[in-house]
Amino acid sequence: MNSLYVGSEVGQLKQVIVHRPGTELLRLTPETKEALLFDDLLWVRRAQEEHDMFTQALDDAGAEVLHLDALLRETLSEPAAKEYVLDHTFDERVHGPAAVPALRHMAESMSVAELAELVIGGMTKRELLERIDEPRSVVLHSMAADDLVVSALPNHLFARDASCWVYGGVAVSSMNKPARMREAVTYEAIYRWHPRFTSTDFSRWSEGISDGRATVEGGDVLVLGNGAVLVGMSERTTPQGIERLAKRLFAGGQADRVVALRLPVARHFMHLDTVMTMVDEHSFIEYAGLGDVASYTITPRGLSTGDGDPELNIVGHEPGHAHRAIADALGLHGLRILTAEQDVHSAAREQWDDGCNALAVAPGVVIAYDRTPTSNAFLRESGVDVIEVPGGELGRGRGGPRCMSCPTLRDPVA
Ligand SMILES: NC(=[NH2+])NCCC[C@H](N)C(=O)O
Repeated sequence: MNSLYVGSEVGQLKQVIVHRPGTELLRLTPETKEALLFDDLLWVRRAQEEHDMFTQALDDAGAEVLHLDALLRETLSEPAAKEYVLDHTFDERVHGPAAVPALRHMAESMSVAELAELVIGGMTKRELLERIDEPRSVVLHSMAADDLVVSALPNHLFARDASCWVYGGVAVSSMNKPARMREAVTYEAIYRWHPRFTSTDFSRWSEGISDGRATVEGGDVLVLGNGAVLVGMSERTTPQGIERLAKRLFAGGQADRVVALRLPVARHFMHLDTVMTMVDEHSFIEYAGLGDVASYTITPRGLSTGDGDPELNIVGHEPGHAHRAIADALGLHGLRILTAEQDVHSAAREQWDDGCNALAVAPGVVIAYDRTPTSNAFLRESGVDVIEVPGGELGRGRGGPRCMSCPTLRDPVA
């Protein structure tokens, strides 16, 4: 097995990338939060403390925790990586041709730590002018002092979405929302140039340069195990993106069944993992309000995978047959679906607070927010070991423990 391999959704978690919230969260204001995909402003210091407890729980569970900002700093000391990141941070279509050379020049003279901070935390015009004289540019001239010249990436907190490891390879996501597109650049640079990744072999399921078409985000991708993958067709992940991912996985010979679930397109269902996550080899937490959804099973045409450019064999299932389709993909007689008994309003509130977004750290052991007590108590009654972490602040970004983690090494299940 490679040193980077995610063999399942629930096997022992061994290594994971996370991102501790920083300056980028301080860029959220009542005016900008919506475009930045947050429902509220976070109290950043408390969010950091909560995040530290989350990483402690991961460490206690036996996972090596890698920090995205440290990986980015280490990556940026490689000249080609720096060049790549600068090329994708400063763009004539965003900053205008008059400002780009001066902005690049400023960034080139920064230390790797400053540059990583610029890339994730962004920079206002006022901060820029502390470093250089204002270049003649219509774009800059027409900006107010506290406008962001370089936008911030507050959703890096949700490390899951911009890249996801599936068996022996990684898909850097083609992100759906403009506020998140540049997150893929961070991961692309890390996977291409960081010594931890260049020193080992892995496959690529997609390169993450997005124009908003054929998008796939990691929150929609569940590694079921034994060559099966479950993908949500959601607000963020398109059918085109799923077909492309299936082709790459089949061509790489690492998966031979993809089940796609058609989710309602709505903010609270933004990713599959907001309504459905796996807790052990045959059990899933599922939101009561999900209802019967249509599904598809995609397999490579012909018998073997790993043949260059496989064609797709697609079978559609009527609403109500999704569990059957997943069980078949897993080779099981049936699934255990865990849906807490609670009134409709309380179920909706706990789902909004990421009660369905648990992160398995081993079969039957999950990390969940403390703010969803009914869901957690129900999981415990069902025999699941629940490790609670505080989510009072973190939960306001609409992402839970699974969203905040990007596993890079996880055991398969038997
Ligand atoms: N895998 C997830 N459910 N991620 C949640 C991402 C939340 C983030 N604020 C967004 O709207 O994009």
